[in-house]
Amino acid sequence: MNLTNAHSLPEALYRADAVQALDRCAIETQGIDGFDLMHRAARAAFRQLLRHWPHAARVAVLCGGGNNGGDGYLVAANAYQKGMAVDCVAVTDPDRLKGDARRAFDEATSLGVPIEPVEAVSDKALFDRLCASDAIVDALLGTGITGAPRAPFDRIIQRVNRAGIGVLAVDVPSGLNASTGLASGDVIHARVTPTFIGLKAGLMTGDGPDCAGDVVFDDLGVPEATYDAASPVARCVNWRRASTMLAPRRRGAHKGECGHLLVVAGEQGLGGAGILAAEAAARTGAGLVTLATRPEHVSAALTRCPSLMVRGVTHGNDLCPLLSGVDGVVFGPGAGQGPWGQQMMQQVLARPHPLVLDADALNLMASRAPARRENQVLTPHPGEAARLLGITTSEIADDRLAAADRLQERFGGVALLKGVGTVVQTRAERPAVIEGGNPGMATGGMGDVLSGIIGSLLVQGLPAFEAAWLGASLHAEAGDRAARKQGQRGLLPMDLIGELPACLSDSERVGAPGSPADGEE
Ligand SMILES: NC(=O)C1=CN([C@@H]2O[C@H](COP(=O)(O)OP(=O)(O)OC[C@H]3O[C@@H](n4cnc5c(N)ncnc54)[C@H](OP(=O)(O)O)[C@@H]3O)[C@@H](O)[C@H]2O)[C@@H](O)CC1
Ligand SMILES: Nc1ncnc2c1ncn2[C@@H]1O[C@H](COP(=O)(O)OP(=O)(O)O)[C@@H](O)[C@H]1O
Ligand SMILES: [K+]
Repeated sequence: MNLTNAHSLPEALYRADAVQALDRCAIETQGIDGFDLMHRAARAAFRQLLRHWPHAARVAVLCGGGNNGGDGYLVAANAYQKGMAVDCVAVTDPDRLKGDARRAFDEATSLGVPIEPVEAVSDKALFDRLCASDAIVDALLGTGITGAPRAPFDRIIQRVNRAGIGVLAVDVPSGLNASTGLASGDVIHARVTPTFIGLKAGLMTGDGPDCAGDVVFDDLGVPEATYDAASPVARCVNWRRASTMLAPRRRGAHKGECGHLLVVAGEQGLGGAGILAAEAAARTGAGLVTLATRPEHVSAALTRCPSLMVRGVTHGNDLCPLLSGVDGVVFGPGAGQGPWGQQMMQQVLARPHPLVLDADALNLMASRAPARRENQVLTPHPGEAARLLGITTSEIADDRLAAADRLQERFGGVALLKGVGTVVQTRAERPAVIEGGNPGMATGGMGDVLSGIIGSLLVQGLPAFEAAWLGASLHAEAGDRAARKQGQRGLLPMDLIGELPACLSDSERVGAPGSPADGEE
């Protein structure tokens, strides 16, 4: 996703069936003519075409057989009337079009837009035309897709992606499940996706951000009351929204009231994990951070970050005195699944502290079926989530929101499913989907930093759910700032930690909780 556009999106995320209910409400209850709505969608898409390709003289428009295709015919009409050369291809036989989609086809035809049925164009001719275009408009499949694209859609999507020409996807990149963000077959990779009426959850998680490019939202001017017709499935959050929730510190604050976090991490050979989590926690503002790690890692930790208190622990019993007097515990990064990790786990779970459980803590839990616990945040990546639920990673990807819900249901507390569009789930509130982050963060140690950040916010007094989604937003923002400075590929967890103080200073500038979020555009 284009980071410069990231803050203009609304907070409410919908599944496809909910957006369909909003569409129906706009038409049937709010009295907006369906064809007028389609015209509005086409104009909104065409505006983005002009914005992203201001010099476009030739466009290819590919239209499917539903209302997404209908939008496409009207985009083609807009382009044609603007004097562009238009190659419009009907991928579904126009005789099979119904309702507004048929009216859109008829209108485009009557205006003189050249429309060819796909069977009349050889594969090579289609490919050549795509390659000769300045931009391609994908109006093949929208929210009405079921399963993976069937022939000939699959083949056409492959051709579009291979052409290497910028694509504007109308409403949803074709092939993407708008509810879940799963691309179960061929899927369009767009440069921009103007999306209408409700922001689809699938654009923000899983394969969505990769396929959609720059997401631009347009409510098509439907009345506010339209939104009573369906509930959002989740909230889209980012650091700009989250930072307003952090209360500024009292002028007379002292370290004793800013929370004491214990990080239990770093089995033999994995000492860096604990150091990263502990330093991230300190940089996120915990008053005191103690790192309990294998004795051989103590001097490295102190050299790296002398503000930490670092204790070498060999047996579970060594942890007991450290556990009394702290306000929360992060357990798991680099803890291993051997006797050291097992003994530490036993001690940590026996106490009532608020917990962040990550990495090996989750692997140990997967084999032990622990009791549910409410004051904990579990932070699995999809592989760990699959082990915790006894299913496959691809079953997690099928529906990330549903997977986070299952994790929360099974283990209690807060479940945070990592990956693009991190999902944070608790029982009583709408889940959060985190906007931001970048592929430079796909490197060892980034998750350790996240667990330290969340632990730090927990001991500073935030409830578990807030600590989790604020922490994940802060993590993504710090990763994006670091990437803007030095690029993505060479990013290291230390770079992200280095950005935390500047990110946090946003909340100091913004001021007290409840101050207006986002300064929404
Ligand atoms: N008035 C409104 O409501 C507004 C709606 N708007 C627009 O409508 C869009 C939703 O339109 P929609 O509901 O008609 O569904 P759509 O995405 O076109 O797909 C249905 C078509 O796809 C086909 N198809 C399905 N799966 C397939 C597969 N796997 N592989 C291949 N084909 C497959 C399916 O064929 P069938 O299965 O029926 O044979 C049918 O032909 C929405 O995204 C937005 O763009 C805007 O204009 C605003 C106003
Ligand atoms: N492509 C990406 N886009 C956004 N966030 C990412 C991406 N890749 C990784 N991340 C984030 O980086 C972190 C990686 O965590 P994890 O896989 O547990 O790493 P490790 O175990 O090595 O510390 C997660 O918070 C994840 O959401
Ligand atoms: K589309």
